Amino acid sequence: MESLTFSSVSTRHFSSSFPRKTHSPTSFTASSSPHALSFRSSNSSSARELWGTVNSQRVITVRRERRGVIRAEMFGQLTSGLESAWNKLKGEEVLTKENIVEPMRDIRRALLEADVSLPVVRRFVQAVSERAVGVGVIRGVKPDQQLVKIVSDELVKLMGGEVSELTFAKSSPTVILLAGLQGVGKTTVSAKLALYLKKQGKSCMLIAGDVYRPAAIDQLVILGKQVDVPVYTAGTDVKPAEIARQGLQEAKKKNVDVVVMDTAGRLQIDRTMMDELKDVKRILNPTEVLLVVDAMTGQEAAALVTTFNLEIGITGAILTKLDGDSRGGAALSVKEVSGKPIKLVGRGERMEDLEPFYPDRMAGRILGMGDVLSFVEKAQEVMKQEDAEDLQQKIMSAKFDFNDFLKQTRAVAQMGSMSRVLGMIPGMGKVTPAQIREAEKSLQIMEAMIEAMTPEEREKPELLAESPARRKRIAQESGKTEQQVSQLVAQLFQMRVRMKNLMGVMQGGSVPALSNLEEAIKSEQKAPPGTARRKRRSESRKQFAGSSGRPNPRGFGGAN
Ligand SMILES: Nc1nc2c(ncn2[C@@H]2O[C@H](COP(=O)(O)OP(=O)(O)OP(=O)(O)O)[C@@H](O)[C@H]2O)c(=O)[nH]1
Repeated sequence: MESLTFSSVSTRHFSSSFPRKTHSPTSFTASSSPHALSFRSSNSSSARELWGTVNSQRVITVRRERRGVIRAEMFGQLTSGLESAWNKLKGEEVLTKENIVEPMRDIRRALLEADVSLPVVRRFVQAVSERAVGVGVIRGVKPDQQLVKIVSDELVKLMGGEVSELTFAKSSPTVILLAGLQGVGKTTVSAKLALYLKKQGKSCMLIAGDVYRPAAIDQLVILGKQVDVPVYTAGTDVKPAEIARQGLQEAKKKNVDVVVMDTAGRLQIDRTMMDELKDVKRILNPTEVLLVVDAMTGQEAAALVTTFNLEIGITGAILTKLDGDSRGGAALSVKEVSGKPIKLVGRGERMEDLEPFYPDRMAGRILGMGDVLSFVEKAQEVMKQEDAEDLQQKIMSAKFDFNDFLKQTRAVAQMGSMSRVLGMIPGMGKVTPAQIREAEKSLQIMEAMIEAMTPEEREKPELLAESPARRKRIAQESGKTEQQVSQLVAQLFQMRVRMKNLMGVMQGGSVPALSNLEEAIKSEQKAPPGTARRKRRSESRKQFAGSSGRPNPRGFGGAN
């Protein structure tokens, strides 16, 4: 038996007892990563304060903490290795060539420890570094969050980007040929796959082609019964290619949609095995040839996919035992090394434990930061840099008007329900659903009033400040009270002052960085009681006085 020379393929992970009557289940090792995410909660006054800021500037952030509820589900070691990279960026304002050196070193180390192949790691680190340095500042997003997003995008790319669906033949039956080394889970996968396809409404038939391990045929028959799918068997004395021919004939007779053929595994890749597989492939002319690989073999799985592809030509891989103690190397290397996608993954011993391989979900699981990712995406979507710059100009020149107010309000609506947005903001932990409903209601009220304004009034809130008649008309048209209209106008002026104060605290830079804003908010909160608020109030009055020519100590609720 001539062995193929492929040095990195070994079988040290497989049991060598043959035939194997029973299969020892892979021990499930739950991720013990201590790293988890939670949102910091703070007192409700700071929550309200922050909501005020969000209301006016849509400045949102998410803060990760090491204790909490959302736990990285798998690849715990990789997850925590990457986490140390983000931690190195705490306190930084922007990503620079200099400050990403250390985090990139951590990322490189984490990937190598996860058994990702070196060339893949090198390419990955280079791609992330280039993007990190070139990335602009997105308002409200911190450098560590930005790096998480970049790493996530690159991980998704590395794993093939899109989910790679199974291909079906134009005319039935679609034939799926399974191959792989011994003990990787082929027989189990055959039955799992039949169940998976059955759930998609396809009729299936299994062909038992593992003639070297008699127990494999029995095993497939039992599993076939379990998932209620017929199994074609021809014993162990018939050559696999002949079994394939007979089985296919039977499937055509039965008019089944999909035929799945299980084949024998070997302890190592050998010429006989490959030749036998080639024969089977020639007879079946399969739509899919899927190599079943064990996730625990790390980058060796990727090498194996490459070898099988070169030897017999495969269409993709099925990665099994992802529920086990795998470090992630296989999931991350297969596509990049072999060019062939992982189509399905096995995540347990039950028949239901087979699912499509979603690169984005996998990246999310590795990073364990679904919330940060969705936050950054939303922030990117909503807070376009140009808008932010435009807004800043307006704030600095105190020209923030009702159009901006409306635009900002609608931007929040675009981000999804307010409860979701609030959920992403640290300090919002204590906001009750009732408060959220209240906030949503008041936004609707504001919108109604702004919609009743003329374009001129929206651009020049001073017109409303000066004219009770205009406020009365808006109240009537929007179905609100005059007091509500007055409050809205007052709020806009207060907002101008408040925003200007906050912007003043920030040092340079065309787009405000969130950390500065947060500091500014905090320092406002820390100021001795009364000072900041008094100052704000007096500035607000000054502004208002400037616009109307006379201060109104009674505010807008008063009869004027
Ligand atoms: N935890 C876990 N165990 C799995 C998974 N897939 C298969 N197994 C187990 O792995 C062992 C080997 O599975 P088999 O299906 O017999 O492997 P095989 O590739 O057909 O083995 P050979 O016929 O010897 O080549 C069994 O105990 C399965 O229950 C999985 O996704 N997760």
